[in-house]
Amino acid sequence: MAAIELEGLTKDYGEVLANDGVTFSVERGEIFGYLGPNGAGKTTTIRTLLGLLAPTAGTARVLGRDVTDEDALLEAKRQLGYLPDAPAFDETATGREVLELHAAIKGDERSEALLELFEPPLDRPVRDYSHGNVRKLGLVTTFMHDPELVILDEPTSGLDPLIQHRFAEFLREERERGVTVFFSSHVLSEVRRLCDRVGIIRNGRLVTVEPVESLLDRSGKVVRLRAAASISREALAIDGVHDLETSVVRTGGDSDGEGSEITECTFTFTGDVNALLAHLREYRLLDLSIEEAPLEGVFMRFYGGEESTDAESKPGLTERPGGG
Ligand SMILES: Nc1ncnc2c1ncn2[C@@H]1O[C@H](COP(=O)(O)OP(=O)(O)OP(=O)(O)O)[C@@H](O)[C@H]1O
Repeated sequence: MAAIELEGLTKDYGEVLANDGVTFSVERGEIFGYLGPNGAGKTTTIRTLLGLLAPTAGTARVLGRDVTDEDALLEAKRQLGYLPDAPAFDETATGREVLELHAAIKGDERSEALLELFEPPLDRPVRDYSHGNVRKLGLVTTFMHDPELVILDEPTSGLDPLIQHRFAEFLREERERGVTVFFSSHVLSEVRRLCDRVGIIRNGRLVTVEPVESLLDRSGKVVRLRAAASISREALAIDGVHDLETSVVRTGGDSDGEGSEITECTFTFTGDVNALLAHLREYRLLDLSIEEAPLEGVFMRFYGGEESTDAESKPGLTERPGGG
């Protein structure tokens, strides 16, 4: 049994179809990133999983329980930790009082270790907390009862780099213990660092679910080269070359135009690197670097271009034709 199962999940707000036939599963013990820009529909899915919104159509199951069955969902929630995008703690209570309340409701096996890790202030009223401190307190309340599954809405927003780092380490350790983590994000570096798989949502529709590794494979390499020759764009427009930028600079020489020419180019390459190297052998290279492309490139292939809402016309990570 998967930890989360969505089948055709649809939420129609009238003016906006916030989730449109969303189908995927999150397996037990994995860290699953739910990625999309503002307004894509992430929070809508999450609030449905928590039983806070009723789906217009489709089904959602959390730890095997149908989220529209209140009793069953209550049962599941004993094993669930949830960090909302804006935790609504009692503003007049201190952090310590908030934790005592949560402990009384759902248990408190782990708060001591969590307090050491995330260090939220405890003796001030929550209304005096910064955004980051509210989230630190939220992380403690999310994990304090040792849940099997955690659902986190943009968990690292507002956290300073030290706490983000601790959080990342902590999530990996949780996964080792068999905990399932589902979190939404629009921070690609975080998804890349933490997730086993990622689901990408656009305009309410899921456009892909795949391992982070395969997303990275598709994102290809960034190639930068300098060659002691004038190379035309056409000569470099081989299979797998995208976003080609070239410039030819003339060095030395006199006013008659004598001197040498150097071509500098940058492109993303999604083909066979050996074939590329064989192709480049005919030029005298002064410099060559091949680095892993940032995940942003893949993301832009989903979100760049026209504002289509038709998922069929954007079936997934289609490669652009060679030649940039
Ligand atoms: N209660 C509501 N009534 C009407 N429309 C809503 C409601 N809640 C959300 N929406 C709309 O549904 C769409 C999806 O919103 P949602 O909050 O799920 O997106 P999100 O991916 O979580 O965005 P963000 O990253 O900004 O939090 C948006 O167009 C939003 O304006």
